[in-house]
Order: sequence, then structure tokens, then C-alpha cells
Amino acid sequence: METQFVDHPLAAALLTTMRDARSDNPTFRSALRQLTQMLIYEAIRDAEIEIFDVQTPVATTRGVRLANPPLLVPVLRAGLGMVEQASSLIPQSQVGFVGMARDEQTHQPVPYLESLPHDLSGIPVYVLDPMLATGGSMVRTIELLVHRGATDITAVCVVAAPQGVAALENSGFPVRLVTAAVDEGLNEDAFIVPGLGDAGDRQFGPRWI
Ligand SMILES: O=P(O)(O)OC[C@H]1O[C@H](OP(=O)(O)OP(=O)(O)O)[C@H](O)[C@@H]1O
Ligand SMILES: O=c1cc[nH]c(=O)[nH]1
Ligand SMILES: [Mg+2]
Repeated sequence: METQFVDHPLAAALLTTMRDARSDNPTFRSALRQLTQMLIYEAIRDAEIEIFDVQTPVATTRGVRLANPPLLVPVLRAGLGMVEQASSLIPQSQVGFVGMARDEQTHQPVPYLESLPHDLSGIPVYVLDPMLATGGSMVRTIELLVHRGATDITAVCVVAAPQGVAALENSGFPVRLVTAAVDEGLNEDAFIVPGLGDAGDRQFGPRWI
């Protein structure tokens, strides 16, 4: 599986703000929004383009647009903090939603929302979720997408654990990963170490289900 690191001093500084336990909810959300811009910018670098003529005030020249605008899929809740920036960078994109809550005892993902187009064949899909820990939530989300015909899937994350990267690799699904960091591992609660804590809680407060 292809893994692309966004290795840039500005991305590292934003990730540091997100890791810092002293960052409050608005500070965390703002750093996530800005970092998402960098992740998406890199993730879309090799996207297919279409050439067309554009008329400047002076002459006709070569214009460029995305040949195949993607579907963005934030994984609720934490991925919600990434979707606004991603869709403003790619205004032609559409958005689908998946809701997934990890059971705190078993660490297994529990899907609670699936709002996606029926047919995803031929559509590049960008799954937005800041955390790839055990990988269970991402693999489950990708299963839903593949079931609808998706064959070109990019997982866009902020922090990944090696276990999550391995789970994506071993899934055999057509996915590549774009991330700002791969951390040391997981603790006994399956939290990423050093990580940044619970990315949903750090944006929105405690989860109620
Ligand atoms: O790789 P995994 O071990 O599956 O863990 C990662 C998942 O955990 C977090 O969501 P969480 O279940 O905490 O829900 P939330 O976004 O509502 O807080 C995170 O946003 C991922 O979806
Ligand atoms: O470290 C982790 C692991 C799962 N979910 C999170 O939000 N953080
Ligand atoms: Mg959470």
C-alpha cells in the first residue's frame, strides 16, 4: 500500500498544536482545519486533470481542472472537522457521511450512519478521519465504500499507528494512505501513543453514545 507523508515544518507545527494537551477545543479545531488543507493539497497532487481553453483578458491559454472530482467522506464525529476545508479546496467535490463509534471496551467500530451515493464506481473517494489507531474504523468504512463499487480510495489521516497502517495493508482493499505522522504504537486502551488523545472529544467534547 502506498503511504504518503506530509512532511513540512508548517504541518509539523500544526500537529504539535493538536498534540498539546493544553490546546482547548477551538484551538484544536483550528489547527485541524489548517492541517487538513495541507493533507488534501498533497493527497490530490497526482489527480487526473483535464485541459481546456481559457480566455484571459489578453489571450487564450491552457486551463486546467480536475477530470474526476472526488467524493469526500468524513467519518463522524472526528472527520467532520476536516470536511469544510477539504470541500473548499475542491469545490467540485461531493460529500457523503459515515458515522462510526468505537466501542470503548472491545475497541471494535460500531457503524451508526451511512449516507453515501449508491454507485461509487469510477469516483475517487477521500475518507477523512484524523485518527487511524487499530484501523478497525477505517477498514469498516472502506468496506462500505467497496460494497458500493469504489475502487480508488484515499484515507486522509493526521496521525496513524503502525497497527492501523498494517490493518489497511492487510485488508487487500484498493486504498492508499496520506498522513502527517505514524506514531509509536497503541496503549492498553487502543489509543495512539503519543497521539493527541480522542480527536472527537478534543473538537466537540465527550461523546454521548
Ligand atoms: O482505528 P480505530 O481503532 O478504529 O480508531 C480510530 C477511530 O476512533 C475515533 O473515533 P471514535 O470512535 O472515538 O468516535 P468519535 O469520532 O465520535 O469520537 C477516530 O476518529 C476513528 O474513527
Ligand atoms: O488515539 C486515538 C485512538 C482512537 N481514537 C482517537 O480519537 N484517538
Ligand atoms: Mg472519539
